[in-house]
Amino acid sequence: MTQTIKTDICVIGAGSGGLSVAAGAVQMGAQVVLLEGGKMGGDCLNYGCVPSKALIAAASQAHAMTSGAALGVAPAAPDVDYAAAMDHVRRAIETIAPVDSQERFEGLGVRVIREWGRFISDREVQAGPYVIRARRFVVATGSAPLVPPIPGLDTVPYLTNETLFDLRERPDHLLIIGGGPIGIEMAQAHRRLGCAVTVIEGDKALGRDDPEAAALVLGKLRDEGVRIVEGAQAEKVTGGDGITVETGQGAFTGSHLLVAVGRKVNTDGLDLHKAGVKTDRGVVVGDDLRSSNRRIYAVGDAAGRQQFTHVAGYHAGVVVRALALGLPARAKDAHLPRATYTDPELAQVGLTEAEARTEYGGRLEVVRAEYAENDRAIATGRTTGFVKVMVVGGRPVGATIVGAEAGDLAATWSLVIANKLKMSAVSAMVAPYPTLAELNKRAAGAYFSPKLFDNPTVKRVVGLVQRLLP
Ligand SMILES: Cc1cc2nc3c(=O)[nH]c(=O)nc-3n(C[C@H](O)[C@H](O)[C@H](O)COP(=O)(O)OP(=O)(O)OC[C@H]3O[C@@H](n4cnc5c(N)ncnc54)[C@H](O)[C@@H]3O)c2cc1C
Ligand SMILES: NC(=O)c1ccc[n+]([C@@H]2O[C@H](COP(=O)([O-])OP(=O)(O)OC[C@H]3O[C@@H](n4cnc5c(N)ncnc54)[C@H](O)[C@@H]3O)[C@@H](O)[C@H]2O)c1
Repeated sequence: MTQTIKTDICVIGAGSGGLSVAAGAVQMGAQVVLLEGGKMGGDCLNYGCVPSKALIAAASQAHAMTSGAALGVAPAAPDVDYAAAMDHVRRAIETIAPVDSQERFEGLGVRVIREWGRFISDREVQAGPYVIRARRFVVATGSAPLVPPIPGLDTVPYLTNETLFDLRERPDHLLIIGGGPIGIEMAQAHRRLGCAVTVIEGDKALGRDDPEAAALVLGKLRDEGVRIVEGAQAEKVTGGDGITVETGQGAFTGSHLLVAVGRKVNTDGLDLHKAGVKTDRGVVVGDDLRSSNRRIYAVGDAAGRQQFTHVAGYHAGVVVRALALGLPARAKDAHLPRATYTDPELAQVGLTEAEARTEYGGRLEVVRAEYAENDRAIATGRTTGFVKVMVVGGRPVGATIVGAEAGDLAATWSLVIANKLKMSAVSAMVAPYPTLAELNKRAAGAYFSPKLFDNPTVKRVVGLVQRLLP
């Protein structure tokens, strides 16, 4: 029998975005119903960030054993137990899972319903035996791996990020279709765990990133033995003795195939049309994250913008402000970071150099700092990489960082851009010596050095002051 529940807010999807909305809104005093048809924690915890970073950690451990010669530590062939590495992945998920669990959210006062939801009117969602009538809805249904209609793909046992981490036996030769963040992170991890790896990329690998930074990452992968074939659109897949992917650049055969060609927003089955919600790549929303039905918001991957856990969390903050307090709130993009956790890491905040040049033309100034000149990088043998900052009128509009801990270094530039601070704020900071964080200060210094040291006026003033000083 159908049971009707009336509530202030109904959140559909308990991934990074939905959980943050539910936790924020309930703790501010709203009544919240949270629907989850699959696993609590969504993609990031179960099939995305957490398992991938855990596997990358196992892979770096293996790599460290082979790469210490320059530091005086003789290389030793790692004895990789792939199943044990996957056990580590599983434990990482299990350790974090209680934070995202039904019990924790019920403890906060959220009514959690483990059913798939779908709209039945502009104010009602059906979830199993329940009809939820809410004053506001938040679509936080995330995304799923896009499986392209490549002829023959459905005839072979291909993997996606939803099944890769269930493997127990190490693939002999992992073919990966797609050279985006998923493909490239998993390519390096699997190579380091002892697999042969071929990446088949239809266009340019890491094609959204700064080309100079991407080239450093791809060069390192190639040096480690990953085969990366660019301009090779997968056209046909055949099974038999292994799996073969045919492309315009030739055919590639491996033992396993990972499909990593992007994401498809989870809107099928939501019956959004019954609520008057428009969709394209995702739910169509404005900067206020409201859809064409003003009662319905979308956050995270479902909002069809950048697809990262921290973006989902950021969206949640914007929406909670609007839902709980009725205050106007807008999602901005300028300060959002992203990082790809390869070695070297590749991080971006705001605009790339090419994007900034298109937007600001001759007003753009680009400054850099090199890892090779940073004392901590030299001492630890991690000298590959650079920090590049795009500056307009004394304020950064973007930063590209490639090198060790690039993701962590990027956070400073997000802070600076979010608060519209000037380069002087970064040069005023004092980073502990010796840290990689000094690279950010060095880049800010590079902005001021020519203005200070190559400036005839400054030289004249200093000369005068020196004559006047007692
Ligand atoms: C391999 C991989 C690695 C990644 N690594 C990183 C990383 O290092 N850093 C980073 O920032 N991002 C990373 N991401 C991206 C990140 O996982 C996503 O951006 C993030 O999970 C999006 O959160 P979300 O809440 O929008 O959606 P999700 O986490 O996907 O959650 C959506 C939830 O909604 C549920 N749901 C869907 N439809 C319904 C329905 N009709 N009714 C009820 N429930 C429903 C789903 O079951 C799911 O649990 C990675 C992604 C992948 C695939
Ligand atoms: N570190 C992180 O934060 C992280 C890690 C992994 C994933 N993610 C998120 O997940 C999203 C999806 O990642 P992704 O790597 O699957 O997608 P992507 O869209 O970033 O990259 C997919 C790549 O596949 C290529 N491609 C598409 N069709 C092809 C074909 N038929 N043959 C050969 N190549 C083809 C595309 O040219 C593209 O380079 C990312 O954009 C990101 O938002 C984030």
